[in-house]
This record gives sequence, structure tokens and C-alpha cells, in this order.
Amino acid sequence: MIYARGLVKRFGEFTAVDGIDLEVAPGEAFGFLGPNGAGKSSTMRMIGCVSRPTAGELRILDMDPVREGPAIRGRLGVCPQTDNLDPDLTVFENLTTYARYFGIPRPEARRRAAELLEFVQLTEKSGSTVDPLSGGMKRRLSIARAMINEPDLVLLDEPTTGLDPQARHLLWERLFRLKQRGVTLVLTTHYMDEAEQLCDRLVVMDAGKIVAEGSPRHLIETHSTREVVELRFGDEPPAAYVEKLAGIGQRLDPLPDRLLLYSDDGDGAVDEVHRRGFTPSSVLVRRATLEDVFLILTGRTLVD
Ligand SMILES: Nc1ncnc2c1ncn2[C@@H]1O[C@H](COP(=O)(O)OP(=O)(O)OP(=O)(O)O)[C@@H](O)[C@H]1O
Repeated sequence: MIYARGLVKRFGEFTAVDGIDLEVAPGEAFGFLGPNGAGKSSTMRMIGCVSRPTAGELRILDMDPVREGPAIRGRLGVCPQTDNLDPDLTVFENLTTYARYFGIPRPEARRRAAELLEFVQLTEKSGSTVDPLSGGMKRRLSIARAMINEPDLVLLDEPTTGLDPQARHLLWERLFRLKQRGVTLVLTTHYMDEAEQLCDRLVVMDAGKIVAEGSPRHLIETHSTREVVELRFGDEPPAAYVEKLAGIGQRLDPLPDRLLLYSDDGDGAVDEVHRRGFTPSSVLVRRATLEDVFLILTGRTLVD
């Protein structure tokens, strides 16, 4: 579905995407995980044929985005980072009007619109205008709209940014269903739980480069320990404990508010902390996540 080699996007002197390689297979849910400014959207815009690569090779659906952009776009579904729904139209009309861009005959457009509204659980809002909808509803409508041309490949740029947890979970559930139907999904996110829940495979991006690639489980197994111990020491700076706790676990990463101790045996590591005579004000043993992978690879957190 997507093939890229040495893909570069520059804005003047600034390199936003710095020579990335990737391949996405049919039916995959593929993610770009990285903090703000990593180059995820710039990559998505090249894949969506709305931004021309500065250098490198890019093929989408086995076509050349520069020469065959319109043909590719006809087979893509795009859900942009900020909703650009038409506020003058109803929910239903937003779908049927969009269908016209693809030359879908009116009766077929109406049939698809009704089916998609059912799918995103917005049938009851069919006659409403867009403004009164919640953020989560607008996102679901954007996703329905992206599906109107029955695309082979769906691009979702930060599908749940700004939504409350409940709205996010509902959206994930719908995206998961799309994936089960065999739709190829490509999404960007800076939420590690989104990447873990939805993506079969992902690339971790930082400063325009891919710093790791694989399934969420593979990335965690390769770059992190199984468990992580989070220690807090009241008002004392976590960095003050790095030396004192040296040798417990495989590494210690001080964040502003806590110390992360990486160990396959979290409880054993906590016992050792106590044996050395330290009593943290709070202790949490949890499984490692993609956030840890990002921290280990870049020394920074995904979300500030
Ligand atoms: N049109 C542009 N002109 C100049 N610089 C740009 C342009 N678009 C993006 N950039 C810069 O390129 C870098 C990567 O931006 P991009 O939007 O691709 O990152 P991102 O990973 O998607 O982050 P975000 O989550 O904030 O969208 C940023 O430093 C951004 O300021």
C-alpha cells in the first residue's frame, strides 16, 4: 500500500522528514508515534498526495504520488488533524456532498451515508448541523466522511487528540472495527496507548527520523524491561537518588516528578530499594509501555 525509501521533506533550510524508509502492507494498521514536531504530519501529507516529497522514493497503491495524485486520492480516505466539516450542512449532507467529489451517484451516496452514520453511531444526529456536535462526534463524522469512497487506505492524523477518554475509547472501538473489516489504516499519534491498542506495527519518529520500528510488543521487548518501577520521594528531586539506587534494575531515568527504574522483576527491585534503607513516598510497579521505549531511545517523554 505504501513504499518509501529515503523520503525527505524540507521546508527551506529545515528538514522535517529526514530520509525515512517504510512499507505498509494491505490490511495493516500502521502507526507513526512521536512527539509534536517529529515529522508525522509532514509524512502523512506526502502519503496523502497533498505535499510533494523533496527527495526520495514514494509509491502509494503502487502509483507515483507526483504524477498520479488524483488517481491515488480517489482511493484514499483522509481524516485530517483538525476537522474541516462544512458547518452550513447537516451531518447527512456533509457525507453526501463529499461523495460528489468522487462522482458517486446520489442514490448510492445516500445509501452509503446512512450506513456510515449507523457505523459511527450518529444516525440520530443525521439532520443536525455540525456546530452542536461534541468533539468526539465531529471526529466520528470526519471518519465516516473519509470512508464515503470506500477507500483502500485510510489516513488518520491524530484521530483522538483533544478528546476526553470516553470519546477516545469509542473512536478506538470504531477504528478497531474498520481494521477487522480489512481496511488498511495509517495513523499518527503521540498517545502511546492509542498506538498500542490500534497498531499492528509502528514506527517511532523523532526529529524527522525513524528511531525504531516493529509491533508494539516487539518494540517493548527489544528496548525495555518487562516491568518499570515508578518511585517518588516527596519533595526531594528524583535525580538525587540515581546514584543511591545504582545497580538496581537495568537503568534509572529521572523525570521531574519521579524516578523510573527498569527491571524485569519490579517487586524484587522495590525490595532492594527498601533493603538499601530508602523509603519512597510512593511506589508503583507497572508493565513497560511504548512511552518507556520512547524515553529509552530519545531521553525524552512523548507528551510534555
Ligand atoms: N509548511 C511548513 N513550513 C515550515 N515548517 C513546517 C511546515 N510544516 C511543518 N513544519 C515543521 O516541520 C516539523 C515537523 O512538523 P510535523 O507537523 O510534520 O510534525 P508532527 O510530528 O506531525 O507534529 P504535530 O503533532 O505537532 O503535528 C515541525 O518543526 C514544523 O514546525
